[in-house]
Amino acid sequence: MKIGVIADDFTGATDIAGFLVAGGLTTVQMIGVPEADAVVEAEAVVISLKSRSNPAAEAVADSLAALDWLRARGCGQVFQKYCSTFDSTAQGNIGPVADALLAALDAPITVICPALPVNGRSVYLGHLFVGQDLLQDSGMRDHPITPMRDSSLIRLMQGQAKGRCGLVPVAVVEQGAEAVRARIEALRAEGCAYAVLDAISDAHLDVLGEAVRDMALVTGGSGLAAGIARAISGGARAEALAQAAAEAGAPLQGPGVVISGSCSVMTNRQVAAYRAAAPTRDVEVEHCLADAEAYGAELADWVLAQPQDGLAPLLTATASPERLRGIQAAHGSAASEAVERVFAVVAHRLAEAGVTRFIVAGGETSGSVTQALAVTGFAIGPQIAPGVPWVRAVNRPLSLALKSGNFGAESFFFDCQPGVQSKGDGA
Ligand SMILES: Nc1ncnc2c1ncn2[C@@H]1O[C@H](COP(=O)(O)OP(=O)(O)O)[C@@H](O)[C@H]1O
Ligand SMILES: O=C(O)[C@@H](O)C(=O)COP(=O)(O)O
Repeated sequence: MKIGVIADDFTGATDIAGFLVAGGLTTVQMIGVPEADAVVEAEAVVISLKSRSNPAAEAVADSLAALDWLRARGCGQVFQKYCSTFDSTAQGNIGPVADALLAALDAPITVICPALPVNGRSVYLGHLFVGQDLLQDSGMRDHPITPMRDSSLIRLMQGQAKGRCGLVPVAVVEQGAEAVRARIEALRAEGCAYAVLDAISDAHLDVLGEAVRDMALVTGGSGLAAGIARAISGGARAEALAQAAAEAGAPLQGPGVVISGSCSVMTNRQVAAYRAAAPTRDVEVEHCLADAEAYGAELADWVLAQPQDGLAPLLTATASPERLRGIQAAHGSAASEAVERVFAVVAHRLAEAGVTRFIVAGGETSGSVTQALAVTGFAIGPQIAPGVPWVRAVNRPLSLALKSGNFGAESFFFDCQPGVQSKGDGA
């Protein structure tokens, strides 16, 4: 195995798995740390954890268990995958996990690179941008669980991790892989354990991928993974792998459902566009808090009662920032947990009733749904949008599209169902 990825949520894991395939590496995604005797044949293995919002000690323990599994298989490089918007709670666990992985691997330094230019995430002089906005001015400042109010990766990392953090600025990246390696080595000599990598284009990611392909530990988003995969594969088999993915992971036929638990700016737009065309039911937080089991059963029955021949029905808890603020003032974090519990009940019941396609918006939401479906791993399929491939469960006939909150175009839920007519189309 060339690369072993430890991903802190499920959409993040499918995101990086899709980019590794696109970069030319055979890739398998596993749900949780696999059994010790699990046999997995691939150049890259992605272990999906649900640790992003967990206390640091738990995230560290889960990540070290994943590391043990990967190392037992002779994994060449370990990749700590976190969000391209560096999602972390106030007590942030990205730093503690990186500290623990560095120590366990006995590595002197690693890199911090959340850049994903194809989806508008760029790092310039150590500051993370989302589109034209600094992270702290983007929709991420209102995230229900991990609001991001600082854009300086150096400050964020030094706030969370034990090690000092330096910068490889874009001017060095522009000089090529050798200059990047020299700068990282200089930072190590100065006593830094972390080097933030600037990147504002795919060309920068190719330079960085070449520069860090032999490091024991790297950390970041799927952009860096794509750069490393291209550096390793030389891009030679990318087309053949894309073809294989299209065959192995293409969505199954059968009834589908859309489950939206993300409150991101883009998901709000996607839900607004889709609800105008497809059967839609709003998920009420008060009912989630009152009785998740009974309410989940009611919502599942509603989905099953919708026509099967049009656009898949939508269940949505997606809220605007203003509504979310009101809900959180009234119920705190219990609200988000209750919504996740209800979606887990819904997903379990729908799969038992024969639903085969689950289109899910939101990382935590995708984690709850996937765990409720008792999936052990995924074959990676074709990309619906950058960072969102179809994936097919290896142990059950189920197809999933796990969409990160901010990914996909406004038409994303339609893009998952090409050729299906909406209720107003006279179908
Ligand atoms: N109306 C709501 N009120 C409170 N919490 C909500 C509501 N809708 C969704 N949530 C919660 O917000 C969180 C969204 O996180 P996530 O699913 O990771 O989305 P994203 O990918 O946008 O980060 C989930 O825990 C979800 O249960
Ligand atoms: O890197 C990214 O942006 C995504 O892969 C990701 O981590 C998704 O997280 P959510 O936005 O919470 O779905």
